[in-house]
Amino acid sequence: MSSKISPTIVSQPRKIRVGVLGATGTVGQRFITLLSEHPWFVIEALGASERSKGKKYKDAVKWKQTIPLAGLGLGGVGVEKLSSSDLSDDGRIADVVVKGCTPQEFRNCQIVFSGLDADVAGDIESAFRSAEIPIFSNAKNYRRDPNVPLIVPLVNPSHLSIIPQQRRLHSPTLSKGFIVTNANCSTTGYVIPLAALEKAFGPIESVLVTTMQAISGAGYPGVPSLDILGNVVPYISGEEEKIEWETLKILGGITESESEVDGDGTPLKTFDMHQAGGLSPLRVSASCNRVPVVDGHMECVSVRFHRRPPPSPQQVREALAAFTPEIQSLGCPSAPRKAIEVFEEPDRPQPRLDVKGNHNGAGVSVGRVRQCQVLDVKFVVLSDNVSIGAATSSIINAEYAVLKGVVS
Ligand SMILES: NC(=O)C1=CN([C@@H]2O[C@H](COP(=O)(O)OP(=O)(O)OC[C@H]3O[C@@H](n4cnc5c(N)ncnc54)[C@H](OP(=O)(O)O)[C@@H]3O)[C@@H](O)[C@H]2O)C=CC1
Ligand SMILES: N[C@@H](CC(=O)OP(=O)(O)O)C(=O)O
Repeated sequence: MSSKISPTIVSQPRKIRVGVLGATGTVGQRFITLLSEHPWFVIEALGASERSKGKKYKDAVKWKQTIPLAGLGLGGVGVEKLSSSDLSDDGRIADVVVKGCTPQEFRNCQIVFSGLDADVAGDIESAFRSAEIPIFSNAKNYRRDPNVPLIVPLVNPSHLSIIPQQRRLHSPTLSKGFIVTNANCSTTGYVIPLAALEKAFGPIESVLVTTMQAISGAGYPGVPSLDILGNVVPYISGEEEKIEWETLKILGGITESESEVDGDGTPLKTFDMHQAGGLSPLRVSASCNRVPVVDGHMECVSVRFHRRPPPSPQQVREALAAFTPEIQSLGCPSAPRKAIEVFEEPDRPQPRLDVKGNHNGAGVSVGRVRQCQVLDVKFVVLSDNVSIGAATSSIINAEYAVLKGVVS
């Protein structure tokens, strides 16, 4: 049986206090720009390393966003203040004093987003979960944990249903804390059209993907200019392996059973994540390259379907353009208006022209859909690695969790 999470829909979300860990980094800065105009979420606390702790945000950060930092507020622009003493939402992010990354310093947050370096994310995020603070993380540390959902919001938000089991296994007394992760940025970009194709045409048998990844994917200051200017680096450590296994978890499902009982003998629902493809698993081969582009991961994708005969390129184009994920119908405020923008021009999408085109990087762009002489069809997909590939995904995941009553 495939599982669904609680049918609870919160119709009128109130102001929700949020924090950002790793707020000074590449992903952290994108969180700040998105949250500063968020209708429900209000920034309550920012955290980073000892280097930044105690400084005003404007003094700790090397601001690299195109929007000036000075004008950014704390968010919560769509709901009324709860009371006059509520949250300093007339404040400016620039003046917020950066904290250390301890649960104590974020105790007033109902949700915490993490853009932490993976070297430190593991212990910090676990401590927040134990302290009953829900974490929506970009780091890779917990993606493989079978009880931690790995969510691309346009594809598998229903995997949130594993959260009660995650809490139970982490600590029998845990009632609010949990960890949700998003995927690697390259996985995120190409798994969205794959999900659209599976929805329209059934299971995919095999995929070849070759990435051209932007420098911003490596954080700040990232790849040395002498390595990347006028060059292509045909290796990104760990990236190909991540794309190959993350795809299977994201496109896989969750099986629900009642095989255990609690102390009172009441049956407990248990969940088991299974990989895409079941007995004949989806086969994925990835080749990853770093290219001299600032923002936007481009990926060339070839697909073979189980279904014979396979769909035509025109049917594929139509299915991609028609793809409507649940986050859109549910009304997540940061959901893109169009999940997949399909280009007809033979030379689009391009990172410089199109990376922000689809709803400020919240959706992806696909072009060059055509027949593949080896597999069935091939196309190119462009995604904003720092938006839908990172911060935007976390924020939509949190919006979905709020609307489903998973976060209160
Ligand atoms: N960039 C991208 O496109 C994507 C990144 N990710 C993942 O998101 C995470 C953040 O990436 P990115 O923003 O690029 O990285 P950056 O290197 O740009 O930023 C890292 C952040 O972590 C903080 N930090 C470092 N060490 C510590 C510490 N000991 N304690 C507390 N905070 C610390 C830094 O604070 P300070 O400034 O004080 O040093 C900074 O805020 C990583 O796990 C990355 O793998 C995921 C998908 C895409
Ligand atoms: N490795 C990706 C970004 C990243 O940080 O990925 P992950 O979160 O899977 O470690 C890139 O360089 O473009």
